[in-house]
Amino acid sequence: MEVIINPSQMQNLMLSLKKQGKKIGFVPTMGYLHEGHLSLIRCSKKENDITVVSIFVNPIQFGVNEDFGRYPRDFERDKSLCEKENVDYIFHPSYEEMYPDGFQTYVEVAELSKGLCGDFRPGHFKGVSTVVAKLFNIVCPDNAYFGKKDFQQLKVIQRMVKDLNFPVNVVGCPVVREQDGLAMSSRNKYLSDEERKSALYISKALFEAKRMFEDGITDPNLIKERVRQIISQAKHLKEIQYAEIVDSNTLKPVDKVKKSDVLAVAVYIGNTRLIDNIEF
Ligand SMILES: Nc1ncnc2c1ncn2[C@@H]1O[C@H](COP(=O)(O)OP(=O)(O)OP(=O)(O)O)[C@@H](O)[C@H]1O
Ligand SMILES: CC(C)(CO)[C@@H](O)C(=O)[O-]
Ligand code: BAL
Repeated sequence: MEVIINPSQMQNLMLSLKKQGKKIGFVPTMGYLHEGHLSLIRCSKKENDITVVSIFVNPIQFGVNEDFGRYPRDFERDKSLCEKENVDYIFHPSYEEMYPDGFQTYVEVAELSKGLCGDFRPGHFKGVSTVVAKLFNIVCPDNAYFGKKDFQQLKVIQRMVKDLNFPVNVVGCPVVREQDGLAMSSRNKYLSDEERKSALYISKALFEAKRMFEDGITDPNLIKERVRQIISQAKHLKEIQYAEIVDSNTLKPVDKVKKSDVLAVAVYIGNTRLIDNIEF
C-alpha cells in the first residue's frame, strides 16, 4: 500500500493505471475509520482492480462554530486498518495542496443541498460537493462508494455527477450499525458512556417508525410524533434538529408515507450532533 499526498502525483498515477485498463474504486473519507468505512472499502475491493481511500478532513464543509478543530484524527491507525483491508493507495493531501492561495471555484447542487442538514449547516454541502468534485478529478475513479448514513450527501453527489457528466458510477452502501443499533460514526467517539446510552434512542425511534409503517400507518405526522417521543426519552438529549420523512429522490417532505421514503433525523446528544436515517 502506498500513501500519496500530492494531488498531481495521484492524478498521474491513476491516469496511467487507467491506461493499463485497471478499474479504479474510490472511498472518500475524513478518516478515523470504523466498520462503516471498512464496509465501503470491502465493496470497492470486490468490484475493482485498484482501491483508493482518501483521508482528508475537509475544512470547507465545516461551519465556523463546528468541530473541524477537534474532529477525531489518527492517521497511523487508519493506515494500518487500510493495510489490513489490502487497500492499494491512500490519498492524504495537505490543506495547502487542496486549497492553494487564490482558490475560488466551488460546486453547488442547488436544491438537494437545501432542507434536512442543509438548513442547519449552511454551506456544508457546497463544501462537500466541491471537495468530492476535486477528489473525482484527482482519483479518476470508475466507481465511488458512499454510505447511506449520510443520505443527503449521497443524493447531492449523485446529482452532481449527473449534472456535470462526471464519468463515475456512484454506489450507495447500507448503514452499518453497532450490535445495539447505533449507526457507526466517527463522531460517536465524542460520546461519554452515559451519552452513548442516550444515543441509542435514535435508532430505537427509527426502528419503531419502520414498524409503524409496516403495520399500515402512512400518516407522516403520526410517525414523526412517535419518533420525537422516543428520542425525547434520552437523558442527554439537547436538541432534535429535525425528524423528517422525505421522498428519497427529491428529499422533500411527503404527505403520505410510501415504500422507499426515508425518515432522516439529526439530534444533539450533549454536544455531539448525530445523524441517522431509515428507508421505509
Ligand atoms: N455507519 C456507516 N455505515 C455506512 N457508511 C458509513 C457509516 N458511517 C460513515 N459512512 C460513510 O463513510 C464515508 C465517509 O464518512 P465520514 O468519514 O464522514 O465518516 P462518519 O463516520 O460519517 O463521520 P461523521 O462522524 O463525520 O459522521 C461516507 O460516505 C459515509 O456515509
Ligand atoms: C465525502 C466526504 C469525504 C467529503 O469530505 C465527507 O463528507 C464524508 O466523509 O462523508
Ligand atoms: N460524513 C459527513 C461529514 C461531515 O459531517 O462533515
